[in-house]
Amino acid sequence: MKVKICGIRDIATALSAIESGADALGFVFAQSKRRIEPEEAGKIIRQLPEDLLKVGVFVNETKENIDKIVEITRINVIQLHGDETPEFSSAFSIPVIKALSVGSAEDLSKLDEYSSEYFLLDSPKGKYRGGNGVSFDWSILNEKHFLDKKIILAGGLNPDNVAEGIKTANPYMVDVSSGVETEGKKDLGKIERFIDKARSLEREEVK
Ligand SMILES: O=C(O)c1ccccc1N[C@@H]1O[C@H](COP(=O)(O)O)[C@@H](O)[C@H]1O
Repeated sequence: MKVKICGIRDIATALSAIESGADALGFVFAQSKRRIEPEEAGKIIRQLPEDLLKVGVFVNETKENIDKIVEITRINVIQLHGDETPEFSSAFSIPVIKALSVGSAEDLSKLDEYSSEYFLLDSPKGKYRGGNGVSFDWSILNEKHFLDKKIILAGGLNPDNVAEGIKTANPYMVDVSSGVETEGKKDLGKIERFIDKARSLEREEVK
């Protein structure tokens, strides 16, 4: 199971998450308490492994600004977490994660409108467009078959529910922000436990 840890704001957390086994790290350039300035993100990203997915999170940002931030930071994946159209989402030269809000099964029909490399399924917006720590009804996904799509499960995941989420939704990757924080800061112990739990089903299968 692949794991993305979102809302990285310092090099110590980034390196510790990688040490714990993270496949992708997210840097939020949208309105959020986790927002990081592109120059700061760039300094961190330059110290990270080439093959790691370094994801920039944007909400209804212009293409010009996204392109500029890709250049400054060297992120290698763009996450579009707003109301971006299929046309806008396919206008980039690096892979895109299109985030979709899932309130009901009907919302999943949007998946067919986009040709993005990855789809992130999150709960409907709260105070911010994402990162609110709220989950949606994963059983909606259980009935669907996404054989040709790389689905990233997100929204309210934490070390205690991630294994259940994976069992129910069978995603390609899981993504977390609030669920690995304590008092608003990334908690290295929770990150380690989250990744361990996300991979626990694979260990069970090998037994
Ligand atoms: O993390 C944020 O602050 C954020 C802000 C704006 C858009 C997206 C954001 N994060 C993404 O939201 C999901 C769900 O977060 P949570 O685990 O429920 O807190 C997260 O995985 C990020 O990709």
